[in-house]
Amino acid sequence: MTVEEKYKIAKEEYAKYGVDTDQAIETLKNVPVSLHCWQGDDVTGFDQDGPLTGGIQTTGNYPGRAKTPEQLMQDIEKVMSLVPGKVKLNLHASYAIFEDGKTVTRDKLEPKHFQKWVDFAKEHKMGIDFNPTFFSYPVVGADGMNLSSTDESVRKFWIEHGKCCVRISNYFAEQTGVPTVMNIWTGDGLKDIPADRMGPRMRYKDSIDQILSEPYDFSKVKPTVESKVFGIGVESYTSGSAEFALSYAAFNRDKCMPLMDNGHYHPTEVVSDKIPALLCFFPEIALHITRPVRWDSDHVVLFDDETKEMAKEIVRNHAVNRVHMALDYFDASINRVSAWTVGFRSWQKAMLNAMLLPNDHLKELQDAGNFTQLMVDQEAARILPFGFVWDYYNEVCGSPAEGWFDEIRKYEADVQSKR
Ligand SMILES: C[C@H](O)[C@H](O)[C@@H](O)C(=O)CO
Ligand SMILES: [Mn+2]
Repeated sequence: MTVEEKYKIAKEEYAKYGVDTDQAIETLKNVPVSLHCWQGDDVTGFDQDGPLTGGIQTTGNYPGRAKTPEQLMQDIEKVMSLVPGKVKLNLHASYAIFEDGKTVTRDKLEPKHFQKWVDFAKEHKMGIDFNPTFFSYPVVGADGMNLSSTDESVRKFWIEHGKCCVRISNYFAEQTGVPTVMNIWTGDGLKDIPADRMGPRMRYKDSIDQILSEPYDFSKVKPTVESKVFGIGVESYTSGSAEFALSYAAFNRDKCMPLMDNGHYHPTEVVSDKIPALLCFFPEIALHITRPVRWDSDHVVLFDDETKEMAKEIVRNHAVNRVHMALDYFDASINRVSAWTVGFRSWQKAMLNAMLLPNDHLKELQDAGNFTQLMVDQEAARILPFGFVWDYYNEVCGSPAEGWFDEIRKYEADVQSKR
């Protein structure tokens, strides 16, 4: 049977539940998902040679890491050729490209240092999201912090960095014609029991206030504040805790929004439950989509239960245009292009799966208190012929339904292994 013939069967099956598969495909192929540049080079960036700091760590030593902007762009292009859906590029400030060795410090970054990325994005007709890089850099206070530091010269440096990033985000939005989400995350925190929990948070709050005092149009530049419960080396305390980040966003709704990274919470907390809670209050929210495993917040996204559940909350609450979706994981123990591809495809699967569920029918059962049938129908929906629609969706998007891993093997042999 051809992909089309299988799709026809699936379409009829889904129609019995009132689900329009054509409509789902048409919607999903236009939903932008941010592809994070940092999976390709283990979050190294191009503006410093030091170790990865800020409480995050990449483990593994798989050969073929991208070492130059050209290699990173080549790898991103490879991923884009293997995934369905609409890609948006997600850059960290540490990926600035300095021409002719003319380097500048992070507090002096300008749009011109990202011109090659803008050209790359325009060539591929995609928008750009951006992140100031408040980690992996030698400007740190004696307290180990940056935006929360007691050292005013350190804090000033990083506030200036944040302001540069607002200007650069503005340039991205202007150049691409697509709004830029600019995410603020710092790894500031403490390894052991704090003597002062509020001081660093007050300084962090003031730092964000100062960064966001840089002029921008909130419909074009969308700052977000990302929380984190702990990091490696900052196990006891983080300045940007969940309550801090959420409160900041809630009290500054006219100029920023919250960003939830589903790897940044206690292991029994689920972001799928937090999405609808925040949608009750915020016009727009942002996500970092990842897969937490014990202490690590950054395993490759899979088509697993919580990933499906998060997508369901976005789709069944009609919030596809209110939730900015970005991937955030990094694995150096396997082929990096494959890691990128698997994660992107997994989120596409989760979104397609959510769009193919009889959401209105299931909601009606819940509202009517018909929990017995709700369980029965939810279980029936799990085994609808999703794979046939997924294959057809890939065909519609011009991406391979199968055989894409052979492409990666070839790319590894021809390109990555020669680096
Ligand atoms: C590169 C980081 O993962 C990213 O900026 C941040 O979002 C994070 O999740 C840190 O754990
Ligand atoms: Mn994140």
